[in-house]
Amino acid sequence: MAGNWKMNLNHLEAIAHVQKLAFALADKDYEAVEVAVLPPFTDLRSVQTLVDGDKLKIKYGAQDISAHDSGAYTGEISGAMLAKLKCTYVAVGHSERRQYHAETDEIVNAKVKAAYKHGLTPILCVGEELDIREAGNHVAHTLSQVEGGLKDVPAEQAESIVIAYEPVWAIGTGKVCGAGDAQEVCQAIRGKLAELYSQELADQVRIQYGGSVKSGNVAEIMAQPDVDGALVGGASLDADEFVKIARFRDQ
Ligand SMILES: O=C[C@H](O)COP(=O)(O)O
Repeated sequence: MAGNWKMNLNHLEAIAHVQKLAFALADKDYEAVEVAVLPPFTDLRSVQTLVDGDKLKIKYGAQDISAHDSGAYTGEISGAMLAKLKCTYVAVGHSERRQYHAETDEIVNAKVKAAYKHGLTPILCVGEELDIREAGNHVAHTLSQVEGGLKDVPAEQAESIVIAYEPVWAIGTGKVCGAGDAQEVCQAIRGKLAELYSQELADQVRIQYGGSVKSGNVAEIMAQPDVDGALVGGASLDADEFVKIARFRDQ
């Protein structure tokens, strides 16, 4: 269960938030579900210090990565910098990056490779806009983003990727993709991984669903055979709610 905070919570709020999560999750059930947070870049050092100092099992990562290693790229953050902060994950190709920062599949692919180069696990975000779904092209569109993001990525790297299926029309809108609809696309993503690599690799890759996930709908989504986790936006900003989502099995 990963919480993408997007552009919310400063570094002080981040500390309080992660402390609350860690306290609420620190019991025997905690290890049953891997919990990760993706704070803004400016929070990462504070989160790292807290996680290291208190030996928390919460994982963390960034919301984006530069395709470049270093140099004159004002405002960018490199994979080496994220690795130095001991990030585990980095989201790549989130629809908000594709929409507001014109990230193409080529750029997303370069970022996936940059993540692997620096030992980070990419969470490759894919998913269709509303008009594409209404035209019935959601599966083909999403699979082409999977293929584009993984172009020339070898199996020994791709086996650790996390893929987040996030239909754009369900992000932050309260419109949840039906569990069956989410399953349809997640199953197709697994099929595409089997085609690109092998069934064995496809079976071990974690596929998340994202888009208005809340404590009230997570159990139904997680019951789908090809949904292995969730990438949670808005609801991850409320620590109590995010804990309920991570504890979906208790429902
Ligand atoms: O990365 C998370 C997704 O964009 C979902 O956001 P949301 O839970 O606010 O709809």
